[in-house]
Amino acid sequence: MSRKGEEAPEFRVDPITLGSKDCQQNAIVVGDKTYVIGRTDDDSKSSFGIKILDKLTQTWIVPTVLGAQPPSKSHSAILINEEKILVVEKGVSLNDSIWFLEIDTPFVKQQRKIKGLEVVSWSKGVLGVAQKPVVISGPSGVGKGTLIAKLMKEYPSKFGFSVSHTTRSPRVKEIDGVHYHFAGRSKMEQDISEGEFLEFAHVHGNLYGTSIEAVESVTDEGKRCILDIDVQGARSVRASSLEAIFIFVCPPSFEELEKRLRARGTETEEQIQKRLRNARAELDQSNSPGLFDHLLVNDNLEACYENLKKMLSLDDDHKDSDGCFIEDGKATACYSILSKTESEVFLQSETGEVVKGAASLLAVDLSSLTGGAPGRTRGLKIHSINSIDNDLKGIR
Ligand SMILES: Nc1ncnc2c1ncn2[C@@H]1O[C@H](COP(=O)(O)OP(=O)(O)OP(=O)(O)O)[C@@H](O)[C@H]1O
Ligand SMILES: Nc1nc2c(ncn2[C@@H]2O[C@H](COP(=O)(O)O)[C@@H](O)[C@H]2O)c(=O)[nH]1
Repeated sequence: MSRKGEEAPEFRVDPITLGSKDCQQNAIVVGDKTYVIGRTDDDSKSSFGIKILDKLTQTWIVPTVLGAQPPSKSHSAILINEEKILVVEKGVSLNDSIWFLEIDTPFVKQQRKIKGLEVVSWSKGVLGVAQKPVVISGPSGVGKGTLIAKLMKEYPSKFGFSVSHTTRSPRVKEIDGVHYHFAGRSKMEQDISEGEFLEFAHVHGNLYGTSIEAVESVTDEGKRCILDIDVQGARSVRASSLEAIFIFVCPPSFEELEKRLRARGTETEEQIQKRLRNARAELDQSNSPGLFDHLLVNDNLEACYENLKKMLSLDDDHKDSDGCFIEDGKATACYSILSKTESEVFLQSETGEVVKGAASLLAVDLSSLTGGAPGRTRGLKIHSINSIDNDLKGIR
């Protein structure tokens, strides 16, 4: 491993220690702003305090902080890029030690716009690689639910369904928490405004949305997440940090779509008319540049299902060829940030606190990170580096 000749990255980290040693703060300079990240011990409750100094106006801003925060022990921090700051917690397991403070990711930009306030968001680094979620869209009645049900039946341990929230009334046989989370509009709107949703849309006169939890709970089970959402929702997910595969299901003809919708018998005539009107608009958008990766015609159900399976098995982006990374990070770790290159951040164990057998120097691979839903950064790979002297020579 040679890091000689790599350009020095452009960042500055000014660790400041204020007051007691329990009140450590890091100042990270990003353009005209300085982010001060630190533990505060207000009211005997320890938490992560974040303040932003706007150097142009010389004013302090206290941002709205979204997401579950790190355990608030001692930490070190470094700017990864203009979107994220890496924060490494000490004295917790490696699994719980890697965090990202999102300062200008698409999710943060979106939340800033919705709230009209300065926003930052915590995202936990998750070791290991998850397969990309699959977003399935298409007009009402085309057969999305039927195809997804077949997939879940054939591969119950491989796929998990993202259970959406909706304000529409349950149909006969629909179970709350299984088919949808049936929600009141005001509660759902409040949860959306608090940043709990990956996407939401007004569809056929009701509010529908995918909570971050709906996607992450499936991924946390080690399953590939399937989302059944409309085209507006697909567009929002495309713009989010979640990397997914996007499939649009088309009917063989408009007449056949109408026939299926009527035969299902779950909507009133007025609702059918509304869904058919919206179907035309959705079909028009199926060719939007860069939106869908695959178009799937659902004519014969069995043939369509076989094609869907082919599409999914083609995605082998996430097969790990490199087995040389730490997957099991349960032991207590005490690492601080040592240095950074374009593609890696180096962590050094703190003398005297390293657990027996643990590596003295670790490399966090920045190139393997994949966007999880907001709140998680997946694809974290951490290599241990045994030959400290040789490696330090290369990175200093
Ligand atoms: N290839 C097919 N040929 C004939 N009928 C089909 C086919 N695929 C699905 N159907 C039927 O069409 C109806 C609508 O299917 P489904 O409920 O899966 O649609 P959907 O796209 O999930 O609709 P929505 O978006 O409204 O939830 C169902 O009665 C289903 O059994
Ligand atoms: N944007 C979102 N669209 C969703 C979500 N869950 C479902 N849907 C879409 O709504 C229509 C109608 O569904 P129905 O169950 O009332 O027939 C359909 O196109 C779904 O794909 C969601 O979370 N977000």
